[in-house]
Amino acid sequence: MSDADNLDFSSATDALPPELLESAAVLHSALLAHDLPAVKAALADGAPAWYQSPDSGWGALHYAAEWGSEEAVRAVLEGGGVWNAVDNLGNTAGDIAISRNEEGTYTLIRDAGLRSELLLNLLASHSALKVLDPTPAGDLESFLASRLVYRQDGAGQEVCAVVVQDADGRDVQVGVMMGWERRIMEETVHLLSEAEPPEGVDGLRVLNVGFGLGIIDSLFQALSPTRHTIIEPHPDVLAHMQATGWMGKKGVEVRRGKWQDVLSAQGEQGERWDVVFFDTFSEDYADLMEFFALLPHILSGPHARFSFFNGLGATNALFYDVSTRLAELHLAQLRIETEWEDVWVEQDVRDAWEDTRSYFRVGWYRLPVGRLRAG
Ligand SMILES: C[S@@+](CC[C@H](N)C(=O)[O-])C[C@H]1O[C@@H](n2cnc3c(N)ncnc32)[C@H](O)[C@@H]1O
Repeated sequence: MSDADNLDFSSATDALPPELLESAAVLHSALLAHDLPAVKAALADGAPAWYQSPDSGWGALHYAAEWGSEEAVRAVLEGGGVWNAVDNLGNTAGDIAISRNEEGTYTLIRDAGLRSELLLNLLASHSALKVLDPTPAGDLESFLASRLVYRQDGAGQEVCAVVVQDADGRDVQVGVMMGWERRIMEETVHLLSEAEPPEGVDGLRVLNVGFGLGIIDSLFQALSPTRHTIIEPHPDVLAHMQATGWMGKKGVEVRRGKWQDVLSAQGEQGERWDVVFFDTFSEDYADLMEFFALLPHILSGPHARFSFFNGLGATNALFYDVSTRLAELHLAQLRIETEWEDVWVEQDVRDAWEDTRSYFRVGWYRLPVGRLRAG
């Protein structure tokens, strides 16, 4: 038995201000009485959703799970309920939901856990989704200051690459964009092409963030958009766009700069697009989340469609799963529903790398298509 096993928290509980204990009791009673308005009122009054009764160890989330009300569980979680608090018998609110066979309340609690765990990981920089890489492959400023190479590899694959140093100090090329992704881009455009502008607006308005090889932009052009905006900051990519005729293309508007700068310059009543695609380089999950937060302000409405290159964590099936699920949860918080389509890329990635570092090692690509929930 460790010292921690001998700790007695009752004195600490006794030391809590009596008003706090009283409001916790009001909250617990409202949950026991299955009185949702009273639960919400207690939480709004500042009742401590985290508080656990010393005799049972039950907190508000245990009571909400025992009740089996999804609304109550949601309210308690939003009010600060602790998803992983254990009672005096070692049970969490999630265990209670499972024992009652309540999938809805269980999922709410599990998802709160997933969000909080992964956020903690991100903040603590221990996450598999956090890029801790000071080279141009993991640091935007260093990427923007690096020279890029446009070339064809031995198998005739188009490559746009940046040179980075590996752990042994040797130069290695990392693909910024590679031809093997063409099938993914084709399927993405196919699914995004179901987007429609709002009533009264003629023609499709497309926003693509990150030009790379211009594969997706060429495919977007085939949809004959009335406005086709491309955001791109890298001088070598911009020079390549100039050389390949993109700067003067009718209806195409190239915004030079990082999306962080270009899009933050537009105010509340800013521009909207019917199709938005996001595929940058050297950015991590925190950047992606920051971009997600802009979506409600730049998508034109429920008939607009959004996708992003879903490649974070794709060197490992578990990380890829977690990253995909996490993105879905974060988008749902922004009232964006995501549908996923699997694109099999095993064959495409097997022979793709030659002398470049591989960045996609799972055999399937989970293609997201997001839409704003109506209302
Ligand atoms: C993977 S490539 C895009 C490939 C493109 N989807 C295609 O079909 O060819 C990534 C591009 O994003 C650009 N990029 C990187 N960081 C960016 C940022 N913060 N804002 C806008 N573009 C960025 C890079 O310079 C690069 O051109």
